[in-house]
Amino acid sequence: MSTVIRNGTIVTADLTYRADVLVEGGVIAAIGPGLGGDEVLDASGCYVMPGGIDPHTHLEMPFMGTYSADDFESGTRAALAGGTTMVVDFALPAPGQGLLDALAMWHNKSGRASCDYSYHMAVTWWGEQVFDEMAAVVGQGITSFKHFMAYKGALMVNDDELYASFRRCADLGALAMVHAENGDVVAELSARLLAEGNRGPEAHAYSRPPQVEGEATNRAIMIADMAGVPLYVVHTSCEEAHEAIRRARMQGKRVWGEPLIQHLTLDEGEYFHPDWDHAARRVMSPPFRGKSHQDSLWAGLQSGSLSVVATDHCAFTTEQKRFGINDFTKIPNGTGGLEDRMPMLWTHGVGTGRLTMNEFVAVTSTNIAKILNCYPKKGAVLVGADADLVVWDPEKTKVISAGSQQSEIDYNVFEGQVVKGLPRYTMTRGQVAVMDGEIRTQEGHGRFVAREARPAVNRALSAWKELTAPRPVVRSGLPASGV
Ligand SMILES: NC(=O)NCCC(=O)O
Ligand SMILES: [Zn+2]
Ligand SMILES: [Zn+2]
Repeated sequence: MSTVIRNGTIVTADLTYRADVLVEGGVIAAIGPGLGGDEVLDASGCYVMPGGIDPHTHLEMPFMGTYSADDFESGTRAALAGGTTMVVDFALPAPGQGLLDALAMWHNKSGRASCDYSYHMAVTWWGEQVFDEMAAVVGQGITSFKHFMAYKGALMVNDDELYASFRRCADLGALAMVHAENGDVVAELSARLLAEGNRGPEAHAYSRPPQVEGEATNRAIMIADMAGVPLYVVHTSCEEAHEAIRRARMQGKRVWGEPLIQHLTLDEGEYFHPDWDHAARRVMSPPFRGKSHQDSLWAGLQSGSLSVVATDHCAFTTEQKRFGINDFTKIPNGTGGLEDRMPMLWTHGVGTGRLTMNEFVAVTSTNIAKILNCYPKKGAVLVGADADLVVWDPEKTKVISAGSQQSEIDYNVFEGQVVKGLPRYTMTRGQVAVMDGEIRTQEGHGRFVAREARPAVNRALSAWKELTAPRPVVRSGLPASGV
């Protein structure tokens, strides 16, 4: 059975043109004028774009004594409803647990996914087993390793572990990733705030000022540079971190920054809300920031110093948030956004003139497909690419509301926001999962996307490291060791 998307305008990261798209066997079979197929989807007045890729989700994640509330079923349903056709989740070994063991657990959970998915592997502790199993993980198509520089006493790794793991990533041709906050300072500030009687959700923001993120981002960049590995900085939320990334990129370092849709559109004022639940529901790390930081993030997307917009979807119910009613450090960290990322970014980005449509496609899909080495299978409207497509209606509007969302949680941090620009159809490998507002997702349709190690950036960095490696000076009359 074939499907043709007719009368639309194709928008990719670099082109805008009118053409029909023929889909057969889950892939794009033809692009051109006047195409026919068994089923016709009318895209009049719409843009046909690569489906979104959210490279940062935590579905059914064990964290802070509980599990995030959206699993691979509800999470990918929410993704598809909002035009996202691939998610990349984090396989998270408990400290001391093997990577392969954690991977098996994640494969078990993701069997329920309605759209395609991949994983990053988290390095939450260091030892011979982790070193060895990193190679096996890469062999199974997971070529990105995430390190938490925060969450002291739980997921955090220290600088010696960071450097060792980054070196291993470099040797394996993998991507190093960091959650960049100085976990030691956050722990000190948190203890002091509690001692001084600052126990509410606003203290979460006080405990994680922009400096802790700026410092850690710069440190990770320098360690990655010494290790010779490309670096991806997740949830870049402030100018201090952006500045470190911007400077590194201008110096030729291979570093990418990922702002979240939450940080782009919501600010720290949320934590001062008189309703405890309202404020706690927005507790995440890093916290929401002030307007000047938001301006910096938008400027980064416009200028190319920031590359990808994600969600860090890690949704907890109000009941779960109340674990921290008397102690902000016990509020599970995380917010939702999978369903809202694309409409919110379109509304606040393309709708305001901050982003072009092509830049929108770049930062929601194509850039990350390239960074994660799954382009053009994903992130492209090209013959042979997976038919992961969104037919985007720029005139369609809605008011975001928890009452009508796909996520399992009982609130939405964007509640009441009016968005203009929504999917008319979302297609996942040829299956129409959203049909003009009707959700037709198929649990289990999603497939794991394996990725190859050693993309071009890693090869280039390795070549440079080899060329500039320290070599002993050979002195006449002395052995080569120089002694
Ligand atoms: N971001 C957050 O607060 N929760 C999810 C885990 C993480 O990414 O740090
Ligand atoms: Zn994080
Ligand atoms: Zn995260």
